[in-house]
Amino acid sequence: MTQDEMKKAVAQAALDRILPHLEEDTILGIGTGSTANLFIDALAAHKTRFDGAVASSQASADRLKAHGIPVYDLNSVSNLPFYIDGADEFDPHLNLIKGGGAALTREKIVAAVSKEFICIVDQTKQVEVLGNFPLPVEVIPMARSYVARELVKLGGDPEYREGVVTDNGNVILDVFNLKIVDPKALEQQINMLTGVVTNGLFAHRGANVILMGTPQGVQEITA
Ligand SMILES: O=C[C@H](O)[C@H](O)[C@H](O)COP(=O)(O)O
Repeated sequence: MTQDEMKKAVAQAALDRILPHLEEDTILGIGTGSTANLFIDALAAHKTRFDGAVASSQASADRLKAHGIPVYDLNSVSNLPFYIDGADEFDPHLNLIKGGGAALTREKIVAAVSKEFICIVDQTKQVEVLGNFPLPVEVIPMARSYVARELVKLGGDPEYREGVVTDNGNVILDVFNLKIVDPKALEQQINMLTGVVTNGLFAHRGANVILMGTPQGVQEITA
């Protein structure tokens, strides 16, 4: 089974999980990336069964709208029963690294508002300890060099993601070689650096459930 087939299977599993809970006024939180895209495509066939979505990126908003699914501003929505999104890595405690697609800040905001975060991944994202995937940090452009020096003091090797501007007009530093022994502590420590908007550790608000695609089928993982 290819990685793409595993992603399709978890997208379908997430859809099957939420379909019985959809009401005509339901608004869904929708993430960003190749797995979230497959979820959006599968969701489109059921667009008459719910109200619309809040998207964690312009790219996802565009894709939802192309399918005819109404997209709401988060400021006009107070109740999101589900947030469905992928991840770059997850550990056994359902802590995540996200932001490979530079959407981490909006993803963290939509996840914060949502009741249940259903994370959809293929088995290549599973690790014992987070940190093989470089940790994305969204930074206000003028603070880039300062924040990079501070990240070196924390033991990481930050690299500027050339040519990438986030939906919020900021830049991304990818931090290599971090030893993430305490994801919650590191998430907080990096977010304390002046000029950091947020970092891609989802530990204070991790996933509620992981649906992981494997060649043998979709596994459900809870903490
Ligand atoms: O910024 C991007 C997001 O955090 C994605 O959810 C993450 O990179 C996983 O993307 P994909 O499903 O393409 O592996």
